[in-house]
Formats: sequence, C-alpha cells, structure tokens
Amino acid sequence: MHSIAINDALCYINGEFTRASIGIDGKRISKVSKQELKGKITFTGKNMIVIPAFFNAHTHAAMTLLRGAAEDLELSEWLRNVWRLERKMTASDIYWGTMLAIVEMIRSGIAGFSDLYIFMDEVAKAVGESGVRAVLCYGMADRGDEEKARRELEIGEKFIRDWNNSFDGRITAIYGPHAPYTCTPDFLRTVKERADKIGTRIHIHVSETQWEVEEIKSRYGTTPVRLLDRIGFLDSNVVIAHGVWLDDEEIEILRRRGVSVVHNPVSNLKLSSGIARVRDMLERGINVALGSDGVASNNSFNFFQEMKFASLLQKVKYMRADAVKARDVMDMATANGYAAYGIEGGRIEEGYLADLAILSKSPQFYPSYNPLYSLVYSASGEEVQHLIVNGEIVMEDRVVLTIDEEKVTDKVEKIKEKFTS
Ligand SMILES: N[C@@H](CCSC[C@H]1O[C@@H](n2cnc3c(=O)[nH]cnc32)[C@H](O)[C@@H]1O)C(=O)O
Ligand SMILES: [Zn+2]
Repeated sequence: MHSIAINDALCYINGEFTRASIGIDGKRISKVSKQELKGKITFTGKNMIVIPAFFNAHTHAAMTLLRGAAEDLELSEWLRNVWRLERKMTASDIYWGTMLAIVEMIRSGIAGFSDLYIFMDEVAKAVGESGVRAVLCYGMADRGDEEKARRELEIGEKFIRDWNNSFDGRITAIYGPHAPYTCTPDFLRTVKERADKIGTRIHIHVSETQWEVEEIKSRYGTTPVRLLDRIGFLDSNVVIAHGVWLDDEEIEILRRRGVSVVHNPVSNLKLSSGIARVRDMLERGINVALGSDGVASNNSFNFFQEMKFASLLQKVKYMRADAVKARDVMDMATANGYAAYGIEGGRIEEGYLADLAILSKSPQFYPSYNPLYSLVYSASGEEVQHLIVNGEIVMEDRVVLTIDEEKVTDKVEKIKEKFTS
C-alpha cells in the first residue's frame, strides 16, 4: 500500500510517453510499474497524463508586483524603472508578491523555482507555507562599494545559514551575486571562495544583453564569461541565467567547466535582449534549463508557453525545424532544471523526488498522435489538474490547497497603489 498511487496513466519516462503506474511514499517515487498499484490515495483515469513537474530555473517571484509597471523598454531602461520601484517594497509586499507567483506557478505545473531577489526571508516563508520547492538566494550587488559588498555578503550568508535545507529539504539556499556589471571581480572572487568552502551553488545573470558585453569589455577588456573564468568563478556549481550573447569560445568554456545555463526565451524577447544559442549549447552537452525570469518581463508564469517559444525560436534562429525538438524543451523544463541545482527530481523514476503534474487532455490534445507534441505545441496550461510536490498534493482539481488565492490577489492589488502614486 503506497501513500499515493497513480494508476494506468500515460507517463513521460525517458523522453517518451508509456502507460505506467506510479507509487509514492514519503517524498519519493517508490515504484514505477506496469501493474496497478494500491494507495491510500489513488488517481485513476484513462485520459490522465503524468509528467515530472516543471522546474522554473530562473525567476524573481515577487516581481509579480511590477507586472505591467514598466513596459516596452529594453533591459537597462527597464531596470532603471524597476530599481526605482523596488526601493518602495517592504518585506510584507515581497511575501504577497511571491504568494501570487506561487499560485500561478502551481497552476502551470511548476513544482519548484529558483529565485534571486530581496527580503528573501519572506520568500522562504511563502515557499514553506505553500508546499512548493525552491532554490533561493538573496540577490547581492556591491556596485564597487566595499562597505556595500560587506553588507550584501552578510545578508546573503545569513539567509543561507537560516534557511538551507529547511521545510523537509524543500528549500535549498545558495549564493546569488546579481551580475558581472553590478558586482566587481573582487566581490565575485570572494563569493566563489565562500561558496566553495561550504559546498554551495551560485546563481548569477550573465551575458544577457549586447550592452552588458560591451560594458564588461570596456571595464575589464574581455567578455563576461572569459572574465568569470579568469577569476576562477566557473564550475559545475554555477548556474548562469540568460547567456544570450556568447561566442564559440565562451560556449566551450561553459562546457569545459560544467556550468548550467538557464534559457529565458520570453523575457529575452520582451526586453529585446536577443535569442540565445540553445541548439549550440545542447549539442555540445551543456545542461540548459528553462526559466520565466520575473513576470515584470514576461508577463506570466506559463511553462507551456515558455517551452513553445523556446522551441520555435530556435527553429528560425537556425532555420532548421529540428534545431530544438519537443523532447529537448520538455527535458529543459523538467530534468535539466533539477539537475542544474543538484536536486534529485525531474524524472519519473524510482528513488526520484515525487514532484509530479497530473494533466487531463483538453480538446486541443485530440486527435492524440503523441502527447509530447500536444504538451509542447498545443497546451494552454489549463490541462494541469493536480500537482504533487515532495510527495504531497498541493493542487487538486485545479484548486490550490495551500493558498487562499482571493486573499493573495486582493493584497497584491492594494500593494500596487504605492507604485502608481
Ligand atoms: N541587493 C541588490 C538587488 C539585486 S536583487 C535582483 C535584482 O535583479 C533584477 N532583475 C530582474 N530581472 C532581471 C534581468 O532579467 N536581468 C537583470 N536583472 C534583473 C531585479 O529587478 C532585482 O533588482 C541591490 O542592492 O541592488
Ligand atoms: Zn533575471
């Protein structure tokens, strides 16, 4: 008798859909079988599709608060606006903004996310209460000020001490230096040394825009990835967001160092940053995950949309329909995100964490040649019926069990007023 049994469903296993039953005990998948399984709670239904839940590998969850506040601007202009508004944010605002993000993510089949932001204690509380998984870091920027460097590092490290591995292992707390243009090489070197000492990962924005590449060249005489490599920053404990403007040699450096890259196609389009060389990276064996970025530059957490954009963009970038296939983006959205942060999830396999999304077929899933193509190219997101995270049901029949949605949207609407005055 398993605590949860999912019977006779079309399951995404090793890149294809096969009929199987899944048994869950504690926080892990304990059985994947062709036979029917017994469970205290069971899910059955001939049209059920089960996938490893998505992992949103780069976001700033509470930026839901600024969704729609700075529109049709490129990154540096957008950031100037955003940074002015972020100064008005309080700890409590961040809590409610994050809760809204989590509601949307759960409804889109996302079980876990990586967040780099401010007032991270509030983000951790929201993650704890809502039952999802997260890799969290306080976004640090020294901006060439030694005193600020010290303060930022202190906040970042206190956060790691307070929250790493909390809530039954659902939270992983890591280092989050913002970017090479807001952090000095000295600061980044210190962060890397500290991270190595305690064996912690690092998440950072790198090579997002052409402006960044030019800025780093004029300051340090080299490109962002080369700069990071020169200071000994890059290895398999580092996850970079974006990586839009990489040359061949930089891609080779990332491969050699085992760095993971998070692709954020919609945000990169919306801020007119560019289209990353995802095919080249995947072909060379780089672990590429998928992210929404903050929804002030997206403007929603819809991982089906994110997958579709990721695949379609690469097809025209390379003028090859097979540049990035449906299976590639499914893996980017699931297994690769977990792998980037060293979390044993993202696969329907015995021993893996039980983070699973159960979907039903919507009309646009018919006729059903192969659910993989329906998921990547036709889904709206409404197909996600139930979400299981760490072996617990957090959404059932599209009702998020852990969060009062109306309270959250009311609060956020009130908070918005201070940004418009
Ligand atoms: N503690 C830092 C703030 C860094 S937090 C992370 C920051 O990343 C910003 N951000 C959000 N999306 C992006 C992006 O796509 N590229 C670069 N920065 C972003 C976000 O607005 C937030 O201010 C300080 O003292 O300035
Ligand atoms: Zn970002």
